[in-house]
Amino acid sequence: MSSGEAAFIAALRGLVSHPAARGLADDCAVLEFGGETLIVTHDMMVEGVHWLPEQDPADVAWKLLATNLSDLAAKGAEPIGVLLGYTLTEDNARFAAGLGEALAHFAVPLLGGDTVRSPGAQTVGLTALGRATCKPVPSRSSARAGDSVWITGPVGAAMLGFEALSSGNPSADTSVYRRPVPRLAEGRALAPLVTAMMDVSDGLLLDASRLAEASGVTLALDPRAIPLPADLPNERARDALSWGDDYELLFTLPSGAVPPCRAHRIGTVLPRGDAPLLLGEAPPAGPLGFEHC
Ligand SMILES: Nc1ncnc2c1ncn2[C@@H]1O[C@H](COP(=O)(O)OP(=O)(O)O)[C@@H](O)[C@H]1O
Ligand SMILES: Cc1ncc(C[n+]2csc(CCOP(=O)(O)OP(=O)(O)O)c2C)c(N)n1
Ligand SMILES: [Mg+2]
Repeated sequence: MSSGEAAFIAALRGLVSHPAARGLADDCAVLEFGGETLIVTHDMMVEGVHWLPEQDPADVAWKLLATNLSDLAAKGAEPIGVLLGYTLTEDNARFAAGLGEALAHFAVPLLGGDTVRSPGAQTVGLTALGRATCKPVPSRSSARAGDSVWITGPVGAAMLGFEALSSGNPSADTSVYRRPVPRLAEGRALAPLVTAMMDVSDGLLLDASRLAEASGVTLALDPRAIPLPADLPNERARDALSWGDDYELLFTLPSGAVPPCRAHRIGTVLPRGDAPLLLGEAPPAGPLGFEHC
């Protein structure tokens, strides 16, 4: 098997037959169970890969919970509870304090987990359980030609926050990078209306091309319509589309439908052409987003 995230997940797809797995091509598993529809997701974070070693562990805990809740938001789900996988360090108290703050903020109960010691970089993981609030549960695979493409907010603020933290700029607002806010209310409001929905974690261009591939369509994005942070330098506009860590919701609506929450129309769904994604007139050049390789 070739190395890298995409190749490994492709190999895992050969092991998957349960419909709840959605072919490992969605943000969450969608499990019919006891008359309910459970929404289940698990995301991990690693020191040096997902956060800087000098960051406050309280912010790491917040981000771990928020990024998992963002996957629930993309399915319009209401959180039920979470399980934590934790590697011990020198400062476990700050992590616990930050987790407590985030659990209270999002009103989500901690249900259990596991704790280990490890000789390597700290790794943390979280499983989030949710309940579907509408059926069908939105997927990445139901966008149709003629739909409009929308996003709930700007991309690129986390990149600026990361760069400010890395360069030790004390006056910059780094909160979007350190403490993202999952779009739970927006996801619930949008779920009955969207034709497809996902959250944007790996970069708008990569995640939009994944939605296009899952739906068998081409997404044509208008670069001038994509919302960017007010303080983004012009020359960083292309980087903002592919850096990632944005945690906004990307969704498609039938032509003419209006979203019930703040959102920006950024493009149109076309019948599938040669490429899954157009940025302006052509497929985007350069990196589309973040991948573990
Ligand atoms: N180690 C793994 N085992 C099983 N499924 C996995 C694994 N890694 C990723 N997946 C699945 O592959 C799909 C894509 O994963 P990913 O890109 O991480 O999604 P997301 O950005 O929503 O977290 C998801 O359905 C996820 O559940
Ligand atoms: C220290 C540090 N370096 C680089 C990044 C950039 N980065 C790392 S992972 C990632 C994307 C999200 O991570 P992933 O594990 O792919 O989450 P998933 O898509 O599975 O939710 C980004 C933008 C970062 N967040 N922190
Ligand atoms: Mg993931």
